[in-house]
Amino acid sequence: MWPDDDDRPKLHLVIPSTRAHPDPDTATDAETRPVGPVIEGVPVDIDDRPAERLDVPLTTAWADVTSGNVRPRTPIIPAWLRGSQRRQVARAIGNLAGYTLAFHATRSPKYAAKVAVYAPVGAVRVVGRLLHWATAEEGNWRLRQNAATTNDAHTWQALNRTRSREARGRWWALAAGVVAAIVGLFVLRGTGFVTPPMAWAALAALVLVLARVGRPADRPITDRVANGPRFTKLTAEMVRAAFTSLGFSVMKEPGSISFVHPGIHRDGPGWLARVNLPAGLEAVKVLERRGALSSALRLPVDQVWPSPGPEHAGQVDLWVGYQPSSKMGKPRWGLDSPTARTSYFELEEFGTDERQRAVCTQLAFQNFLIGGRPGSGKSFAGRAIVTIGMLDPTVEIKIVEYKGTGDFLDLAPICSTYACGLSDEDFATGLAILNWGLAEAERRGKRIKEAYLRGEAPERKVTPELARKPGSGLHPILIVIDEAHELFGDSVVGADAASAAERLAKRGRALGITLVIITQIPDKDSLPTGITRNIGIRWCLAVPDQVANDMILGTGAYKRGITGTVYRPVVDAGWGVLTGLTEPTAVRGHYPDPEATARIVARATALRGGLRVGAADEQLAAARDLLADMLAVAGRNGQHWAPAASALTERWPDAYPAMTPEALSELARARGVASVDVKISGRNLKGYKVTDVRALIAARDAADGTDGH
Ligand SMILES: Nc1ncnc2c1ncn2[C@@H]1O[C@H](COP(=O)(O)OP(=O)(O)OP(=O)(O)O)[C@@H](O)[C@H]1O
Repeated sequence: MWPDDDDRPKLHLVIPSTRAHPDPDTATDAETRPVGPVIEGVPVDIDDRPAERLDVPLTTAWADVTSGNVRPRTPIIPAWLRGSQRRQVARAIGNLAGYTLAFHATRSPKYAAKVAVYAPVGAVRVVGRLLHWATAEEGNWRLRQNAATTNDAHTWQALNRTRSREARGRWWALAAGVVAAIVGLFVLRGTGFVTPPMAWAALAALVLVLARVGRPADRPITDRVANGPRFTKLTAEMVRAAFTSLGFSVMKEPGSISFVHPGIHRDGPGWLARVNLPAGLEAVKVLERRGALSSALRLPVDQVWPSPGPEHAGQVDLWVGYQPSSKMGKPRWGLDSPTARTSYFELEEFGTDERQRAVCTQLAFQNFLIGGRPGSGKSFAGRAIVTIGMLDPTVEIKIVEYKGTGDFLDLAPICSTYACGLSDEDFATGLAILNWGLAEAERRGKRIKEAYLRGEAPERKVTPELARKPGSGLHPILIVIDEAHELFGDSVVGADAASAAERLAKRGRALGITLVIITQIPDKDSLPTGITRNIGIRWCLAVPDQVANDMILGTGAYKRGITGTVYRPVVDAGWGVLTGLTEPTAVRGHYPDPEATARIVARATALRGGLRVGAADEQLAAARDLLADMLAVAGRNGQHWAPAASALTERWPDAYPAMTPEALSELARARGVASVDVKISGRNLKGYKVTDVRALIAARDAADGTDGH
C-alpha cells in the first residue's frame, strides 16, 4: 500500500491509554463554533435576489414603523429595469427577437406547406362542429340513451321533442349567422372600407386558425426555437395538489396549507415555496415522502428538494429546480484550478448545495464526521475535505483507511503516514496515529503556552502566523480515518482507539489538529457517542433509518427534519445533509473526474515541493514493553496503580500519553498481572507485586526462546 516501503514512517503499537479518562470536560460538547456561511454562487437570474427578498420582514409592528429604523425593503423598481441592467435586458430581448424571426423565416416554406394541408382539414372540422352543435345532439343524450335502454318510449319521445325544439332554434341561429356573415362581407366590400391587403390579411388569419384547428394535437406547425430544457414553473396549485395528495388526514383540503411571505419565488436556479403545514403535522413527515412529492409534481426526484423551514417544526421549504440536479451539469470547483491554493484557517469550498451554491468550511478548529450507508459516497466526501488540506502546503496529512481498496492511495505520496488494509498492523497503525496525535497535543499545549507568554497566541490557540512559523512545531495536522467502524470495533485495539479519538477530537481542535472520521455503521460501539459529541461538523449521507441518522447528526435531528434518510442509495451518491455550519444544509461534495483529481494531487505535490510535511521530524512512540516498564517504575516490593500510571506517563509520555490507574490495572490484568494489596510506606493499596511481574517476564521469555534483556 505504501509506494516505497523504505519511506514508510515507522509506526509501533503503543500501549493503549485509558478508556475511563476522568476529564470534567467530557460531558460538554466541545465544538459550538459555527463556521462560515453557505456562500452564494453566481446569480443565475439577474433579477433574482433571494437574500434580499428573504430579508423583507415577515410582519411589521407599529414600533417598527415609528422607530425610524429603516429595514431592508424590496426595491420599487425592479433591478432589471434600472441603469445598465435595463440596457442589457433590452439588448438581450432584441437579440432573441431577431434570432426568432430569422429562425422562422427560413422555415416559412415548410410552415406554408403544413398550413395548406391542415387548413382544409380544419375547415371540415369547424363545419362539422357547427352542424353537430346545431343538432343539439349532446344536450340530453344521456337521458335519451337511458330511456332507450330501458325501453321507455314515452320518455324518449318527450326528451327528443325537447331536443328538436332546441335544435330548431340553433339551426335558425346558424343560418342567420351564415347569412349575416355573407351580407357583412358584401357590405364591407361595397363600402370600400376594407382594402385588399386587409382582406388578404383576414383571409390569412382565417386560414391559420383553420390550420391550427386541423393540425394533429402532437404536430405543431412551427418548430421549437430552443431545444434547451424546458423549465418548470412552480405554482401554488401544483404545490397544494402535491401536498394534499400525500395522504395525511389533516392535509386533505388545499386550504390546509399556507404559503409564507413572499410566496413562491425564484431562488437560485429554481423556485422556493415556504409552506406552513396544518397544525400538528411535522415537516419530517413530508420530507420522508420526497418520492411521493416528486410523483405528485410529475418531476424527477432530484428536481424536488423539500427541507425543514427555518421557523418551526411544521414548516417546509420546498425548492423545485428548473431542472433535475443530474441535468444541471457539474458545478465548477475553484480548487481544480492551476493556481488553487488553500488555507487551513480560511473558508474553502468543498461541495455545493442543491441550488449549486458553494458550501465552504475551514479546517481549523474543526473536526468532521462523515457517515452513510455503503456506496453513499462517504470516501469521496472525505476526499473533498482532504483536498482543502492538500492544497495548503503547511498541512501534515495522515490517512488510514480500513476498506482496503485504496480510496486515498493516490494521496499516499503527500501523507506523512498512510495505511490501508484490515491487518493487525493496520489497526495498530490507526491506534498509533491517534496516540501520536494525543502526544503531539500534549507537546503543542506547552508550545502554545510559551507562545501565549510571548504574546503570539492571544487566544491560546494556534494562529496562522504560528502555524507557518518554521520550527514553531505548530503546523496544522489533518488525520483521516476512513471506515473507522472497523478500527473502533476491533477486539484488540478498538476500545483504546475510540477513547484516543474522543480525547483527540476534544483536545486537538485548538492546537491545529483536525480529525476526519468516516464511518458506515453508526452504532454505539462502532461510533462511540463520546466521539460524535466532540465533532462539530457532521455530514450524514444516505442512511437507512432514524437511528442511523441520529447517531451521526445527534439525537432529535430526524424529528427536526434534518435527515439523510431522504437520499436514495447509489442514485443520490454524494448527497448528504450537513450540520455544524450556520444552518443545516444539503450538500454534495465535489466529485472531480480522474483527470481533475490527478491535476489536484499533482498541484498539491508541487506546492509541497514533493515533500511530506511532518514525515521527517515525526517522532512516533517507540514500541514499549509494558511489563518491563512496570518493573522500572516499581519499588522493591511492587507498586500501587496510581503512582505507577503517572510515573509511566511522566517517563514515556509518547507511549503512555495519559495513563490512568484503571487503564493500567486493566492492561496489566490482560497480561496476567494480578491486582493485589501491596504495602508501600505503610499504606496498603491495590497494585502489583514485583515478583509477579518478574515471573511473567521469565515465562514469556522462556516461551519465546530468548534469555531476557
Ligand atoms: N459527489 C458525488 N457525485 C457523484 N457521484 C458520486 C459522488 N460521490 C460518490 N459518488 C459515486 O458513488 C460511488 C461510491 O462512492 P464512495 O466509494 O465514496 O462511497 P462509500 O460510501 O465510501 O462506499 P463504501 O462504503 O462502499 O466504501 C462512487 O464510485 C461514485 O460513482
